[in-house]
Amino acid sequence: MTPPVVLTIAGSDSGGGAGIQADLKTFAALGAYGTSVVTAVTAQNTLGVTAIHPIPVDVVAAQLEAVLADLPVVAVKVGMIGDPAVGELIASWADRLPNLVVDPVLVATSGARLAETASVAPLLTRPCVLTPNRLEAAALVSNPDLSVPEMAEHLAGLGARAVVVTGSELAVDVLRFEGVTETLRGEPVDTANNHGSGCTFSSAIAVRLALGDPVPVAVRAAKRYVTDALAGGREWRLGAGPGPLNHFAF
Ligand SMILES: Nc1ncnc2c1ncn2[C@@H]1O[C@H](COP(=O)(O)OP(=O)(O)OP(=O)(O)O)[C@@H](O)[C@H]1O
Ligand SMILES: Cc1ncc(COP(=O)(O)O)c(N)n1
Repeated sequence: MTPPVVLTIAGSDSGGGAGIQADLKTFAALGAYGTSVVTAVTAQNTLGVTAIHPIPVDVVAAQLEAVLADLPVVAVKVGMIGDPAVGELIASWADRLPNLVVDPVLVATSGARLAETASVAPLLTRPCVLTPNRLEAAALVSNPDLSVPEMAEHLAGLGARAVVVTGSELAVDVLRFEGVTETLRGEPVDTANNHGSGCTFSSAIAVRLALGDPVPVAVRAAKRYVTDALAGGREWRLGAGPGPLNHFAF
């Protein structure tokens, strides 16, 4: 059977743990055909990021046009956006990007700054599933004093289809959907190998939406998938820093 086509618009992680590489592995593991628009090339490994090269906005636009002109994309995940002009570009295409999931990547787990809030801002008012972690949510609402449920509610009020703030505590996320706030408690995995967990989570949501799940079902399925991938990579020794997940563990 022909698989559903899912698109990632994100940065490349040369170490293979996060970004485009994590997204494509997630798509493949969950049964989707992956396509990709590269927004930035990062020189990165498990220890950190040593260089970032944003792709010029016209080259990002050309990739997007090439994919959408030919392939029947049914869901789109957006990750690192290295340039505010690319954020504007994606926002201007948002009406043609079905089942849009936006992971507003700002800072890598290693601490490196990957993008500015200004790059993500144009997408916050679009009908997407927004998946910031707690720190990204605080940066986007510019009010660190709000509780996680308050941040989720605030962000949802800007126009998102749903908001999932991840990591309110270990393995605990907060979902805001159709005016209701829910706490999603996962199974905590004791692991140092968590590089790319956010990318994997948002990509898994996109695949599940592509397969026809309603948002809350897609989010729960993605959470289970990330838990399995974290658990499956617990014993891996890949790199001297926080290692990647095992996307094919289940
Ligand atoms: N050790 C863990 N055990 C179980 N679940 C986890 C663990 N760490 C993260 N998760 C889950 O993984 C998913 C991704 O969230 P996380 O907060 O790790 O993203 P992030 O990497 O900080 O996000 P981003 O890529 O946007 O920077 C969430 O569902 C979170 O609860
Ligand atoms: C290209 C790219 N995109 C996203 C992330 C975030 O992933 P993480 O928060 O796990 O470091 C990253 N490190 N690199």
